[in-house]
Amino acid sequence: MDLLNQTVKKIGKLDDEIMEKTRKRVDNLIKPIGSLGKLEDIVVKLSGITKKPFPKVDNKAVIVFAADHGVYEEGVAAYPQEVTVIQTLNFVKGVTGVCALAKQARADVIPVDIGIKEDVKEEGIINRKIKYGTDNMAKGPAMSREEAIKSIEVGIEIAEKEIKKGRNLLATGEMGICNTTPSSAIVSVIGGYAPIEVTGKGANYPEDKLLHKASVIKRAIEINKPDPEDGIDILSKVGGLEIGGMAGVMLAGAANRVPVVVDGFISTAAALIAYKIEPKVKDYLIPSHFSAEKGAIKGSKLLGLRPMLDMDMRLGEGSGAVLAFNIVEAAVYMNNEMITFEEAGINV
Ligand SMILES: Cc1cc2ncn([C@H]3O[C@H](COP(=O)(O)O)[C@@H](O)[C@H]3O)c2cc1C
Ligand SMILES: O=C(O)c1cccnc1
Repeated sequence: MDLLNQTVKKIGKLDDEIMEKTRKRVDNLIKPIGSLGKLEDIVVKLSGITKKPFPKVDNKAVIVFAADHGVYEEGVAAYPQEVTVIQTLNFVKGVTGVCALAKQARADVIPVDIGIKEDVKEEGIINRKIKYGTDNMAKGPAMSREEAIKSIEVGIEIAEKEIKKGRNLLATGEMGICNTTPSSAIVSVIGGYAPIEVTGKGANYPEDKLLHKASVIKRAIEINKPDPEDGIDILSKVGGLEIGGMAGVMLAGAANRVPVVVDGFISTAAALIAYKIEPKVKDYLIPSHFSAEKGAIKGSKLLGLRPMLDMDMRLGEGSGAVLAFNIVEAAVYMNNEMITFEEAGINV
């Protein structure tokens, strides 16, 4: 708890003064004001986060947390649970969706076992297993409050290690068969939505069984009664270990003034947990894409952040976040490479 408390305490406000200066310069770049749209907003935000007029994003990594879920036994996922471990091993081989897109974006993929249900001994996978998967949230809490805090602290520790190594742009990713179920539960609790309104097909769960998936989520919420105002309570009762890890990365990014790109639906659920713990964290987050998962738009609205890409993506793993790295980097190039009207000798 000490690490979490210290981290939360360190989270400050964006630097308004530098943001104003950056906005002024961006407005004066040789283009009609506002014509580079969201690229302009991104670089202004980056300057407020980093306190630098010319922020850099040349050292990028996506931290991918893998964990299993006890609620799998309720029949809420289409794919076998073994895919979690197989895919985590594939992160090391560099052959998954996020790996391919990270290669293109010149970013590193950092896989972390935070709760896979079996032992995974493989060089390249950071072993920070808290337990062998969560407990079945439809029968009781997914984990204890202590374990929930630990999962966030694992995320903080790993992010801080990367930041110390010089990372200046982080992203969150995850792998955990069945994790759209706890993610929908989180959005339902925080937004006050009926589970069916925010329950989608995840990794191709059959449409005609969605009522069952939503009813399991409903039962989990009724049994556990998570407090909608207490992020740690929600995480422990209806969350997941990888969701806690990702929330930790976001809090650590904010505490150390490093931007964090938030991937799709599951990362957004983690962002909501971080936001409930410390609302200021939101200013340090850059959402990547509108996930096609039902509930994703509601989740983003609750967070109050609008993703930049609309690509019909619904993979998770951090795939959309590393794709968005390219756009964030483009915003930095705009800021670095363009001249102002003044520098061009034009008076307007
Ligand atoms: C091969 C494969 C690769 C994946 N990579 C990410 N996910 C995504 O799907 C899972 C969530 O969907 P659900 O809740 O329906 O199980 C998570 O592991 C998420 O990262 C995958 C799923 C599969 C099957
Ligand atoms: O957007 C996501 O994160 C997502 C959506 C469906 C399945 N897995 C992940």
